Amino acid sequence: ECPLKLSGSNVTLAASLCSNNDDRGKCCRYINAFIAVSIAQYANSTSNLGVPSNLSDVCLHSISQTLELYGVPRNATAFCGFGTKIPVNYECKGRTTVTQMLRSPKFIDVMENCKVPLSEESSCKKCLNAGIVYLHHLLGTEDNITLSTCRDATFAALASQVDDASAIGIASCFFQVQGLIILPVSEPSPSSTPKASPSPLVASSPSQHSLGLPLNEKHHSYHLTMVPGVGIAVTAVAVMMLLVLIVLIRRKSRELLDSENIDKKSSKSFPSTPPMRKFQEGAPSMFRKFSYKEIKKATETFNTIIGRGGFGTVYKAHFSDGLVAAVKRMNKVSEQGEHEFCREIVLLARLHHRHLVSLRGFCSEKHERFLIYEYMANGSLKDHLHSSNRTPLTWRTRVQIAIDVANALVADFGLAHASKDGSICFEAVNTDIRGTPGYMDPEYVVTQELTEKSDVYSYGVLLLEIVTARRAIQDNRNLVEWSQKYMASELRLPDLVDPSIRDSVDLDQLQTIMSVVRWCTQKEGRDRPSIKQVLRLLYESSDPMYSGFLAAVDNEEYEGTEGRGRNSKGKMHRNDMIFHSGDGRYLASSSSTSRSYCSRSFLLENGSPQSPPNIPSV
Ligand SMILES: Nc1ncnc2c1ncn2[C@@H]1O[C@H](COP(=O)(O)OP(=O)(O)OP(=O)(O)O)[C@@H](O)[C@H]1O
Repeated sequence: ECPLKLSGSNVTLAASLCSNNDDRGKCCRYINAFIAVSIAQYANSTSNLGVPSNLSDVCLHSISQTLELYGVPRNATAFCGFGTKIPVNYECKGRTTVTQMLRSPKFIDVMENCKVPLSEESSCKKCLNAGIVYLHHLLGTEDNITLSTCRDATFAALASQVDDASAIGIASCFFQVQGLIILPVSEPSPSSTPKASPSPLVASSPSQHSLGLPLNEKHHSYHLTMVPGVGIAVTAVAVMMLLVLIVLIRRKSRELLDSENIDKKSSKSFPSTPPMRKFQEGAPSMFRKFSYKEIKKATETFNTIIGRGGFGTVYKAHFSDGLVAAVKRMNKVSEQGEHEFCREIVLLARLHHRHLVSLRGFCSEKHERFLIYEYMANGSLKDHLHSSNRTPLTWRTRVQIAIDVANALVADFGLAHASKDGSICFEAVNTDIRGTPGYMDPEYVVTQELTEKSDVYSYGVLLLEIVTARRAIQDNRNLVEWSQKYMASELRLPDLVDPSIRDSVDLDQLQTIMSVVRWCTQKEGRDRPSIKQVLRLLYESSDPMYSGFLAAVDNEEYEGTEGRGRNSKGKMHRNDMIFHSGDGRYLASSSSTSRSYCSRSFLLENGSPQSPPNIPSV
């Protein structure tokens, strides 16, 4: 039986955050905080920093079940690193008890500075400041898993010494989360909606909520107090959902019908194309075949050039139906067979993401090939990186773009298909598609197979471009090779950064990003991370918890710092920071996707939802 209790935890709040991709970091912090508070309570009575190892699995299982019961999606426990990053045993550098933590050097400073109330930003910062100094002293440059476990152990030791309300106050500061608990409600109101209804954990006596109890036992009292009105409400909701489902099914059937019609038309001109039935997933009416005549007219007989790329000239086009698009006229048509062109379209047309420019259609007539893309008035990422007449992108924006692009890659399951056992797997694409030089996976050259790890390689190159503002191939040199000498030494990393923003770069994030670059551009695909692993590292480096700690040390004069770790600008020298290890192999493995490299653009659009202004610390 698991002795940890989640009594009073506002799991419903966490559940709503966890269902939103943009709130993943916050979701994990809430889950981490709930568990840390329960461990602090357990430490209060046993002095142990977490459950014994023989109960570890039992607790992880019970907690995941409970979280799931209250609406936390199952994948949240995976992306939060439940069990690794969020353990139920906080053994920190051999310290397994509260007493050992309390006795460690400088812990006294943490206790002094973390007295509640910590609701004021400055007092919380002081507490975090003391925490980072303590951890820095204790760990030196340990990997981030050790850092996070020891941070949690610090919290548990601290919170085990105070009452429950104070423990919540410290947790809010430590994990940067608000509203961790909900007040007990004596009688659940039948009129509440299912989401807003009081958590069973709260509605019944907290003491009944040992996670080791069978779930049905736990909710017994709750069920008894439910009035029949809830049954009526549930039936009404079920009927409404059924109606919505019918409408959705009808809409989907119409979409499929439309898409098949388009396929039929397309297959007339492309007899040997691969199956195109799934072309329009997500946006069927947006993708179509254009005629040469239409394109000629829309581009004023090819007089509206907006740029030139590796694959051809790009024109701005105004179509008679009001569509404004960027038309890419492909060079060297003869080198790419019709079949390959169609393959590429199949791949590209299936990519739909708010951070990827979408393909609106294609044309293959008169020995010419065109791809018609959504027009982005603010130009492409490359335009922003390489045009001297634009304001350089700030470091914060660059990190955000890196996260957005990684998110787009994770979200796209273009070539994923369900295998016989029902799990998702990814097929390698054996194809003659040529990628943009500089981005191509070196393994592809040998194997002629594009895999999800080829995407990861290209992503690594893109990250390098974002950091350096250099092109993938510049001065006849491949960017990955060019960067090697800088990546060999941590001290030289800042020399890689675009000179126009070098002074404002966040060294900790730079360190993380370059670790990601190194990992993504490994020669062999199997040595590279998945995009999800990349995303986690990037999220971690933008996690306010980590950066909160660093900022606290950065901005505050703290007596215990012994004058260490500051450079002339008052920032910590990166060698004195607690860095990520750069090797995220311990992170849960996941899959990404395989796809063509041609003609993909990551574009920027001011005011679009892609860069939420409230993303912290990036
Ligand atoms: N969808 C678009 N909307 C607006 N402008 C675009 C669009 N696509 C391309 N452009 C413009 O055309 C230029 C060339 O684009 P293109 O994608 O062909 O080459 P590129 O970005 O240099 O990449 P590559 O190395 O793949 O050739 C871009 O720099 C940009 O200014």
